[in-house]
Amino acid sequence: MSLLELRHLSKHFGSYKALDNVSFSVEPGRIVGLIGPNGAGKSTAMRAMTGLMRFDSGEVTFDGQAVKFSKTKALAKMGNLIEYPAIYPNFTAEDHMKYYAMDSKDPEDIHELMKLTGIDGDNFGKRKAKNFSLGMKQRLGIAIALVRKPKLVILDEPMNGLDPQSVREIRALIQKLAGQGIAFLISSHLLDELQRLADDVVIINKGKIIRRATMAEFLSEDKAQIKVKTSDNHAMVKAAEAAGWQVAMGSEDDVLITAEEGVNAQAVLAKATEANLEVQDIQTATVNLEDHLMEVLSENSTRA
Ligand SMILES: Nc1ncnc2c1ncn2[C@@H]1O[C@H](COP(=O)(O)OP(=O)(O)OP(=O)(O)O)[C@@H](O)[C@H]1O
Repeated sequence: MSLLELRHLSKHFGSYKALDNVSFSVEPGRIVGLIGPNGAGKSTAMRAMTGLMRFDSGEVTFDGQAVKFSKTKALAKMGNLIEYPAIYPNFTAEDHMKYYAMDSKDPEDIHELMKLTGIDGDNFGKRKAKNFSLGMKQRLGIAIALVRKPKLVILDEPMNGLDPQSVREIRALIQKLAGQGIAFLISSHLLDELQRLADDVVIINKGKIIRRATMAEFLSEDKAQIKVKTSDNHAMVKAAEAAGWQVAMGSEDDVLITAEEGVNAQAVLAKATEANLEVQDIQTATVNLEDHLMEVLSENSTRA
C-alpha cells in the first residue's frame, strides 16, 4: 500500500477546474517532485491532499486512512511547509522546537532533531529568529515539520531564495531523511535542483496529471544530442542526413545530431573526417529535466 494515495481528485473554483481527475501516489522513503507550469494546480493539490482545502470529488488516503478536510487534524502525521509554521521573532531555534513539540503527542527528541537539521550550531545558538537568514528559517521550518515524526513531508518551493550553499545543505538533509524512510513531496520551479533530488516525478498541467515516472525513466525518454561545430556546418548536415541521422542546424553556429544506437560523438567525428570537414568542437549534451519537461508540455498542449 502506498503511503499517500490520491485517487480521481477534482476541485473547481467556480467554473474553473483547478484539479481534474488527479491520481498519483507517494511511496515510503521516496522523494517525489511535483512539477508543472504556474497555475497548473500544484499548490491546490498539496492543500487538498493535506486536508487544508475541500475537494469536490475523489479520495485521498494517507497511511491507510482517508484524509478529510480539517484544518486541525490535517497536519498530524504529515509534516508540511505549505502554510509556513509561525516563526516567532523573539524565539530561538530551541524555543521553537520546544513550543511545537508540546502540541505533539509523541515528539521526536528535540536535541537530536536539531542536530540532524543543523539548527544546533553556533550560528543558531542563542540567536533570535528575527536575526535568522532565509536559509536558517527554511531549515528551522523543516525541523518544525519533523518534530511530529512525520512519515511524509510536503514542501512547497523549499529552495526559494536560498544561496547555493544553503540549497546544497537542504538537499543533503532531505536525502539523509529520505534514507531513514521519510517520504518527501516537493514542488519546485528549480528544475536543476529537482533533477538532482527527486526519485520520482509527477507532472501536472492545467489541473491534469500528464506523467508519472521515476526521474531516471522520465529523463531516459529524452535523447542526448551531439553538438558539433565544423569548418562547414551545411556540409556536416548533408553528411548526417545522408547517413539517415536525425540532424538540425543549432542556434550557436553548430549542428545538432540526435544520439541513438551507433550515433555517438565518435561516429560523428568519423563522418566529419570522411566528408573532409575539420571538427572545431564536439560535445554530447546531457539530458536535462527542464528541456524534457518543455517538450512534454508542448506535446501535451498540441494534443489537448
Ligand atoms: N482560492 C482560489 N480561488 C480561485 N482560484 C484559485 C484559488 N486557488 C488557486 N486558484 C486557481 O487555480 C489554479 C491552480 O493554482 P495553483 O496555485 O494550484 O497552481 P500552482 O501549480 O501551484 O502554480 P504556481 O507554480 O504558480 O505556484 C490557478 O489558475 C489559480 O489561479
